[in-house]
Amino acid sequence: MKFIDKLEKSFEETKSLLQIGLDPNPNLFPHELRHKKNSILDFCIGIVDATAEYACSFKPQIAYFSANRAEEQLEELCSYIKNKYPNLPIVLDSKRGDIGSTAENYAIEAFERYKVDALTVNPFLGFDSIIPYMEWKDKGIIVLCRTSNPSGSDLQFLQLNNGLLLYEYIAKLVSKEWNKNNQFGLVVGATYPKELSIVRKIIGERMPILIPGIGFQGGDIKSTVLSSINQKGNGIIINSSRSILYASNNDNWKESASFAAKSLRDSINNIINNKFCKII
Ligand SMILES: O=c1ccn([C@@H]2O[C@H](COP(=O)(O)O)[C@@H](O)[C@H]2O)c(=O)[nH]1
Repeated sequence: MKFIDKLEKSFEETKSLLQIGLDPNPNLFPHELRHKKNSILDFCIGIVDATAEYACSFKPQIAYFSANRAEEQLEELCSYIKNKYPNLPIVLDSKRGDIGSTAENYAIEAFERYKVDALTVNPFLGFDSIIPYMEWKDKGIIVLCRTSNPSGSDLQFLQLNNGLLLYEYIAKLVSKEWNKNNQFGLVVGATYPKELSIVRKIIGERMPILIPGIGFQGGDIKSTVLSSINQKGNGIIINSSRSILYASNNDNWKESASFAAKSLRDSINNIINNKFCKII
């Protein structure tokens, strides 16, 4: 099944637009897991099981695993999610971007080693750096467009000769030229609701937008949802990582993560229900 179909099925079945970000930082782990072998895997599995019922997707961020020499734990985690929650797409946040021959290996890493449904990529090297991911026709490719960090504006707000800002041009290029096989999505930060609505207008109804920046980065949930949602009341994947993962580091860490995920999922759905006067 293609990534876009799996994602839309997940929106329908889970009634959730919330993606749980898996950014395991051992320094913030609950005491029971500190200094234990495979604690990254145990922590992530604890979070996955505690939050899966409120999620439409999971997003492991690869740097947290490789920095801790825990790539094998990431492999096991992806396989665990795939087996236990086969309908929830996994997006590997790897932000890859390199020449084609290297990109081929990044694609093998994501789609053969970790067997994820989609990955994030950086468009800076242009189309030939993206082609190797497109060979995997069922997989999703989510392109950085307007990132959530303040310095994203340094480059993404540069005005081009055609009058567009760089992030607008990326949205246009990806949606109108690269997306022939419906494989693409875009990353736009919750910290920029005005840009979210501009991007939604450029890309049309179906292309998904992955939205980080809710929680620790201070993005506002209401303006995020209202500026980016499509006419069906979905089309967005709202990511939150630290606010859910580290809701508590006491004995109740799983219950706290579960509560934080449920609260965020409910807040998102309430905004959608008020807009459309229905349950999504
Ligand atoms: O523009 C971007 C692109 C990716 N991210 C990633 O999302 C999560 C956000 O974590 P929080 O703890 O919810 O702030 C993290 O993995 C980032 O690498 C982003 O924040 N902004």
